[in-house]
Amino acid sequence: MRVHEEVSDEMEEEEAADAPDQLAFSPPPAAAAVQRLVVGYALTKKKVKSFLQPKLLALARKKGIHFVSIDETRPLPEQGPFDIILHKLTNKEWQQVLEDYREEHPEVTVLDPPNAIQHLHNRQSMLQEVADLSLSNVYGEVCTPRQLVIMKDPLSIPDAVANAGLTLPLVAKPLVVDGTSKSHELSLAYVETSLSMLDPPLVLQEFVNHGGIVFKVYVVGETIRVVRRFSLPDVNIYDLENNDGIFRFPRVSCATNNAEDAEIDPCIAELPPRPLLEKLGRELRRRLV
Ligand SMILES: Nc1ncnc2c1ncn2[C@@H]1O[C@H](COP(=O)(O)OP(=O)(O)OP(=O)(O)O)[C@@H](O)[C@H]1O
Ligand SMILES: O=P(O)(O)O[C@H]1[C@H](O)[C@@H](O)[C@H](OP(=O)(O)O)[C@@H](OP(=O)(O)O)[C@H]1O
Repeated sequence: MRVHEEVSDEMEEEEAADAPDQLAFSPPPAAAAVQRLVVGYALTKKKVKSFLQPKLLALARKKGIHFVSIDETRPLPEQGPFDIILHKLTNKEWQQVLEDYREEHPEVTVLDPPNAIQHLHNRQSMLQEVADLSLSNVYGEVCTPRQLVIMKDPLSIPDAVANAGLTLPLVAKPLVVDGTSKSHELSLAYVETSLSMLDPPLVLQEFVNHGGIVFKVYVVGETIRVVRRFSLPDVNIYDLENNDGIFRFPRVSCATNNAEDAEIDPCIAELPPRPLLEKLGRELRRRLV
């Protein structure tokens, strides 16, 4: 297993060609010249734009990988044959189509099987999944923030927070994760009176100071890649005494917030320990395949 310590968001094509193990679908070198791999994709327009960029398509073509758009309105078996199906659509009809297709075509790799990733479409079950990994105290302290789910009434939030004993400030995130911009929007609430301005269904999490830096860990098959991004800055006494209302943050740690080359305090900038990343990769694979 290789852990990439760095960290550009767009791999240079030449660099990528020199590192074939970074492409999860690369056929072995000996077969690359003859083997043709067909990847059917069912993605939103937004995702096609962000993911299927000319650079990736050109690199894939060189390696004999062909991306074919799947038309959701037509029967899937008519559109193959595929070697791999790549999808990120969350509607129930599509998920059923895909599960039926998997049963009929076990030889086709579906990334990701809808049943295996169901719990990732909801931030409550997503966090539970991480808590269940039981990584705490294995490689230093690994914790998940305390959180509370609010389904409906915003006016009930202050009492619910008090009853659960959550400490402000709180981060509010939409409960449902469906790929829309709204589902990535984060809010920060410093005072109890602002809580009823939030918009359920949502999860409320205690804000955890983390030095304004986050590590994103991408796992594809045997490959683990870590990137360092800027994040929400630590909350200090001044913020606590002076901030009220709701602060909204779209796409906090997105690709444009790359922190690779930033000068950062070494104890914050340090990568998570390699054994932890490997355990994380192994566990995620085991649970999501
Ligand atoms: N409880 C928390 N305390 C402090 N900061 C947090 C907390 N939860 C999230 N953040 C910050 O907000 C950012 C986005 O949060 P989160 O990863 O939950 O949203 P997301 O929309 O799922 O992100 P992505 O765009 O990676 O899918 C994180 O990178 C982290 O920096
Ligand atoms: O670019 P990184 O930092 O890897 O963050 C990604 C998120 O992890 C994905 O969840 C986003 O995809 P969805 O919006 O389909 O959830 C994805 O959205 P995008 O495909 O619109 O860029 C990114 O926000």
